[in-house]
Amino acid sequence: MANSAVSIQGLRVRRGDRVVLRDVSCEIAPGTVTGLLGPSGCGKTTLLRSIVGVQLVEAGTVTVLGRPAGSRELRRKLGYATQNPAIYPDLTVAEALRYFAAVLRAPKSDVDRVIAEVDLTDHADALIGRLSGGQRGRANLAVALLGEPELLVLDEPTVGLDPVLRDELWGLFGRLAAHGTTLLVSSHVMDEAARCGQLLLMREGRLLAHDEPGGLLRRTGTPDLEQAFLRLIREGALL
Ligand SMILES: Nc1ncnc2c1ncn2[C@@H]1O[C@H](COP(=O)(O)OP(=O)(O)OP(=O)(O)O)[C@@H](O)[C@H]1O
Repeated sequence: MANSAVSIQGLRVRRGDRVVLRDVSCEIAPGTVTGLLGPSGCGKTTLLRSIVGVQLVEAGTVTVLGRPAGSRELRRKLGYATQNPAIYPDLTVAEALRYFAAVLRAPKSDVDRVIAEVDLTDHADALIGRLSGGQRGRANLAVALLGEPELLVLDEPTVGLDPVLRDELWGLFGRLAAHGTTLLVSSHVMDEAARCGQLLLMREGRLLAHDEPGGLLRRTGTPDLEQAFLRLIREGALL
């Protein structure tokens, strides 16, 4: 698809002596929130790393915003929040964000905006090393929001958050998509799937389905997405 935000063809990735992605192909439309769901170890992080351009791939192509994944031009167009927050514990939230804003050449005004978006305004002057796990995760997410990237790749951004904060973050993802940002969000919590416009269901390195939540329920004749996923597994579905 010429206007896909992400286009993947025949992707195969080996990590160590294991093939962890096998013949993965998909197109992600711009301005959507796509949930990448599947059990622990199925290859979600590896797929996200391939899109961000930090994963060595054995075969296939990954095109992001019309460029090969990992291209220099994509650096400021793509925001990536890894599962393990990689930000400095001895800086405050505001100091870390000012630092990353300078590195990314994002406007200074972005710092307050992204801190507010992840609901950390009251903790802006707290040291990152003293934040709770959920607060650290949100500080990490704030870094990915700097510079208003066109594509946001978020690896399990809601892990460890209480239901209210999870709900607020999904609200934020929806608002960003409504303004044209493309979001790819991994999760292994099925109850988050219903918040996504599109779902990519993954198992053992393969994609089983790519559909809207409603479409998956209709196709499988199941009342909820967890059961839809199980039905697809039982039927041996493959994209
Ligand atoms: N550095 C590595 N070297 C070798 N194998 C790895 C490496 N990192 C991950 N793997 C393996 O690749 C497979 C996919 O891992 P990946 O992290 O992509 O899964 P995931 O779906 O994101 O899991 P989780 O939901 O637990 O984060 C797993 O079997 C894992 O053990």
